[in-house]
Amino acid sequence: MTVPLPHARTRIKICGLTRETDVDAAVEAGADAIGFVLYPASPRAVTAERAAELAGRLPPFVTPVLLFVNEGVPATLAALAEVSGAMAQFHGDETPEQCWEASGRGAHRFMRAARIPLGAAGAAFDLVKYASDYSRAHAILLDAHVEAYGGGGKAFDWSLLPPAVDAHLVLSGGLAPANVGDGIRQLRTRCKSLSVDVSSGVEAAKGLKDAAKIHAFVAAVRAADALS
Ligand SMILES: O=C(O)c1ccccc1NCC(=O)[C@H](O)[C@H](O)COP(=O)(O)O
Repeated sequence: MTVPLPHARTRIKICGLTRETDVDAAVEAGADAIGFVLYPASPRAVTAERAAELAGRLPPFVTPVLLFVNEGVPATLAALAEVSGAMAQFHGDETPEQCWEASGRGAHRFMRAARIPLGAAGAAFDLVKYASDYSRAHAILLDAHVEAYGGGGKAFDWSLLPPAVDAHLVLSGGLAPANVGDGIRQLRTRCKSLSVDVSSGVEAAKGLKDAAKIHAFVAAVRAADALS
């Protein structure tokens, strides 16, 4: 039985940052977490050393998140050791056991990305089972299944999700100021807690964030919270 925690406010992760100016803008706008993509094939990719430099700008209580795609345990642990206090996000094909080992057997909190097929095919995705399989994850990030693993700027059909999931969920995939409020209203009572994550929707170009779009996104989340 899922009992949603009291909905104080929706927490926000801004992902795929590569520049100091964008980290500062996201923090100033009120982001709760900042994502750094350590998947070399991504146009938003940074090295662990660069992520550590950028994360050094974060004030206390803003969480750095390191994003991996099938990186393997040793390289993942080495990257997490570079960035103090970082949370891991596994966005590839990592099994539950691989996620656990790569998190240092719980030394680091981690999110597991569930990549939901677009369109009607999403109905076949068993999120309740997925969340149970990855029960050691601190949260399940719901993203659209796109070619390059993630960062695709596409939304899956939120209505296809089950009425209750016993997990902290992070809604992701194609979010923007125009639709994030609807996502919060549709999903916040179906899980322990709901956070949101955005990349493309706050960009001027891949990896280059737009401060005005970041502020508009945060404002849209706060407006949705005010109505709840
Ligand atoms: O952002 C990327 O380039 C990326 C590449 C490969 C795997 C995951 C990636 N991003 C993961 C994220 O957490 C994104 O924020 C998420 O996919 C949502 O992206 P968007 O739909 O562009 O908002």
